[in-house]
Amino acid sequence: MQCALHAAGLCYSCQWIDKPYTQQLQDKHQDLERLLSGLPVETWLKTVSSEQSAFRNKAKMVISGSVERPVLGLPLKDGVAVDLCDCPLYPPSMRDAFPLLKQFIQRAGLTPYNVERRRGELKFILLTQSRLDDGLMLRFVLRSEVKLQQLRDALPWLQQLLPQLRVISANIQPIHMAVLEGEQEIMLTQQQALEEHFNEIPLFVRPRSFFQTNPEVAEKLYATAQEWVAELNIRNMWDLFCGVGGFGLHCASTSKIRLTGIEISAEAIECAKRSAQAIGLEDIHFDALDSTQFAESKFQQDIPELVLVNPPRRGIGAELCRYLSQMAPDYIIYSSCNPQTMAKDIRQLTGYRIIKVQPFDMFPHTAHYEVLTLLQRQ
Ligand SMILES: C[S@@+](CC[C@H](N)C(=O)[O-])C[C@H]1O[C@@H](n2cnc3c(N)ncnc32)[C@H](O)[C@@H]1O
Ligand code: SF4
Repeated sequence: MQCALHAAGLCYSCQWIDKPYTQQLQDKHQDLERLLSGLPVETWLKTVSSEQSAFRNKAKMVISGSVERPVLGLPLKDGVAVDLCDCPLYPPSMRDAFPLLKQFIQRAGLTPYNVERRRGELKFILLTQSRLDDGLMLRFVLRSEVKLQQLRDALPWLQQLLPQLRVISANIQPIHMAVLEGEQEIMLTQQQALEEHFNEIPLFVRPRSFFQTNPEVAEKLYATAQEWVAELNIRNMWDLFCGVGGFGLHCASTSKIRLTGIEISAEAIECAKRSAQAIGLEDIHFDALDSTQFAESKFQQDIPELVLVNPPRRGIGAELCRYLSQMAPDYIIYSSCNPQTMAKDIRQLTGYRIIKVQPFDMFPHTAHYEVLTLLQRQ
């Protein structure tokens, strides 16, 4: 893929952009073979490829420059601001929105936050797009509420020019640098969740809930898990780290399964419950809890036949591995965006063998990828 910003030496986020795409896929496969070396794998499935451009549904833009000439892009480096509005990873419909967002910043007088001087208000803009109807969720990360009224007053202008804006919010992040988002989210529209459909399953995304960033590949990932689970002929499963419920809802919509979904974010759990209701699923329980604590509380009672886990990059960790090994469900499905921690966890899941494994190229032009692995109790 060609990227003018990379060619000009302005953005190096895609480390593998100069590598032919087929080579990228081969390298990811080899990396996974290396990570799982010594563990017998019954079946290796071919890597699911991605579109090479316009595949991302989410933009995280750092705001720099001035209120008259805002820049949406990378953090300032040596005083230089790099604008990513023409990044080819975003679909044209998202790229069309960026110039209007710049005009909005000018109209609303949202001074970009200057990290060095610790002055200004607007830190980030986060834009998420649904493929359902090109609907958009827009979040402004502000240092404080000082400019909130100005932002509210200027919003009707933006909503008129971008009628596909469904959800708008302001996140207040008073801490200098540190994490991207703060604790306080102020909704600026009545609609609080963006609706997306994967394989005809309705999913809802709220400002602070995790959502997959490559919808085409994520749709294939969920469909594959759905197929694998249907073949297992099981009656009950847990979906741990379930987010807005993508995996569990897919599995329960085609197989008659009693599903328990566990996720730390209460907002994401609200979304998952809404989807279950929209599909008309009944034997489904979603709860906002820590996955390890949940597994611990259920220890030796109500053991499901399948536990599906899809943790953050840190993996499920030694403690949950220990509980799962002791609980010994018939099957474990591990979906991971960090194969290194997945391989480490699998080595700690004693008494299981790998039935099949499949990489999904969720993050083209980088060394990252997603993996789906089915384990069976020996
Ligand atoms: C990689 S995301 C996967 C989400 C979901 N399975 C999906 O397909 O979109 C990991 C999820 O784990 C959640 N999480 C993080 N720590 C957790 C914990 N200790 N217990 C339960 N969920 C947690 C995050 O909020 C996030 O939604
Ligand atoms: S993130 Fe976008 S702008 Fe940066 S290298 Fe990748 S494709 Fe180019």
